[in-house]
Amino acid sequence: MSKLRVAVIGARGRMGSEAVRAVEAADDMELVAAVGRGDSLDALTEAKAQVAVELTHPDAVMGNLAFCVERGIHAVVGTTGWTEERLAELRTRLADSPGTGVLLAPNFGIGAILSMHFARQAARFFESVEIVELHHPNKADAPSGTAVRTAEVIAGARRAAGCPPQPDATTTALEGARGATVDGIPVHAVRLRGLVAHQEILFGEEGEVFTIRHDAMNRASFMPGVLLGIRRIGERPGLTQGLEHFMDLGG
Ligand SMILES: NC(=O)C1=CN([C@@H]2O[C@H](COP(=O)(O)OP(=O)(O)OC[C@H]3O[C@@H](n4cnc5c(N)ncnc54)[C@H](OP(=O)(O)O)[C@@H]3O)[C@@H](O)[C@H]2O)C=CC1
Ligand SMILES: O=C(O)C1=N[C@H](C(=O)O)C[C@H](O)C1
Repeated sequence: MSKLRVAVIGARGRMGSEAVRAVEAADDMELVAAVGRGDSLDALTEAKAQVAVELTHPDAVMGNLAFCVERGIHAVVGTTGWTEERLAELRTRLADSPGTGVLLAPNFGIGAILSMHFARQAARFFESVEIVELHHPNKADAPSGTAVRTAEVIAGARRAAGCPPQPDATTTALEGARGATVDGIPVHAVRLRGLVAHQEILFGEEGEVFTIRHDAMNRASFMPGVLLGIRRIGERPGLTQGLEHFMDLGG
């Protein structure tokens, strides 16, 4: 069987360099291009890349995806910092290139995806919920893409179950003291030297607190998810949000 021809964009970064190693080590893939800031994306077309892995910066990702989608190169995207406006632009671009698939995965970590899955299940049983995400201080965006997605998942489950807004009697607060609000859920972002990527989802009810915590101790932990996305994205044209669509999580 022929190998999948894979390119990595952002290849010299923390995640990109890890992705280069993972693709090189995969028996069913060939790394045909590895580009960084200042390099021409034409390397992807010249090398006939079938799938591009995008791991750059919120300001760069849309331009890189526009290039790939226009040329029918599927993309597996780890870059975060997405807004509704950017998503709408990406959907428009994909509509002009039917057959091309883009996976936006705010987190490639299997445990992180399971955290969100379990949080969806827990959401309706607790009166209160808050999210604390903790990352290295070189991270460009806050809150993390994972925290935003987690808040959306929890808020959706609470709406579907008819849960009322959560209690919060705060009337006086220093700006930022209650974090950012994502879909009604408070999200707090910590940036601390020594950390990689961590998240706690705190559920509270009278007399009990239930915490779901995920810790990524290194970036190699994201690579099984990156490789899964590369293997599967060609089967799924259009926009896919979340690696869970390629995993059988059951109920
Ligand atoms: N989905 C997931 O599981 C994960 C997602 N991420 C996300 O991945 C992204 C990258 O994170 P990380 O690797 O830590 O960041 P880094 O800053 O280490 O890497 C980003 C790389 O992209 C390069 N770059 C910037 N602009 C361009 C461009 N226009 N074209 C090509 N390369 C470019 C940077 O170059 P230069 O250094 O010159 O600026 C840098 O080498 C972030 O958005 C982060 O949130 C991170 C971890 C896991
Ligand atoms: O920048 C990072 O490091 C990470 N970014 C992703 C995010 O914003 O959720 C995934 C993971 O948390 C690591």
